[in-house]
Amino acid sequence: MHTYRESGAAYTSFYFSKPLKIAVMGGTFDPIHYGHLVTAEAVRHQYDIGQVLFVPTGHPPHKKQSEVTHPEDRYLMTMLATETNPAFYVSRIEIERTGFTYTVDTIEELKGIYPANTEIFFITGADAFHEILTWKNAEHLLSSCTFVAATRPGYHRKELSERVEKLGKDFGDHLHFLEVPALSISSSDIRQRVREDRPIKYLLPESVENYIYKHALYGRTSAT
Ligand SMILES: Nc1ncnc2c1ncn2[C@@H]1O[C@H](COP(=O)(O)OP(=O)(O)OP(=O)(O)O)[C@@H](O)[C@H]1O
Ligand SMILES: O=C(O)c1ccc[n+]([C@@H]2O[C@H](COP(=O)([O-])O)[C@@H](O)[C@H]2O)c1
Repeated sequence: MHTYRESGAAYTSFYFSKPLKIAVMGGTFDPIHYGHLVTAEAVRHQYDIGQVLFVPTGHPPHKKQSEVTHPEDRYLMTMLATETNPAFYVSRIEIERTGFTYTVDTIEELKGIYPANTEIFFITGADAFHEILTWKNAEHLLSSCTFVAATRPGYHRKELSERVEKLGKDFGDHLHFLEVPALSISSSDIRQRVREDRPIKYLLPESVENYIYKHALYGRTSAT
């Protein structure tokens, strides 16, 4: 299903007169919610991005695999959530990789798939951006693509913009700060709500909500 929206490999056979800009929205997406979608759309619009590639994590080094929902479920929920936006695509690049999955490897792999003149943006929310220097080969990663640090409720806007400015001095001007619509939504809160039989409606697309209950992902088969 939806194979037409999987990754960007098809682009290798086309000639682009104008350089392509793609944005990578990496995440555990357990589950994907409107905070992710609103952020990705804000970045797409702000930087005139042709394609936003959602990349569900495979086996991220910072999370216990037993505590994360199966990658195929997270992938399918991401497909469902993005299907109404023609600029949104989903990639299996990380869930098919064996071993730990690191962003630096994902960016390198994507550079091999897309035309050489493609500009790659990587989207992070404030929490992820604050941790970025702990990521594998962070210095190389920060110079190998354009980073967008998006605001997120619970994280100081000023602190984030100052951090972007400071890292920008060290790693060049391809780091951006972007204010996005503030949605106080998190995957962990959604999981907790399902466990406690509280509503998740309007926090995420209905198709994803239905998938969660149908597959009893967080312990329940229906909302009461
Ligand atoms: N509401 C939000 N607004 C802006 N960015 C967000 C929001 N939720 C998540 N993000 C960003 O999306 C990316 C993927 O996030 P992730 O899949 O871990 O979701 P999460 O809601 O943070 O999950 P959890 O609550 O389990 O930690 C990260 O860069 C994160 O900062
Ligand atoms: O490459 C790394 O070392 C690394 C360490 C932590 C997080 N990341 C990436 O950051 C993105 C957001 O992660 P998370 O845990 O907030 O869903 C996701 O694409 C992860 O693969 C990457």
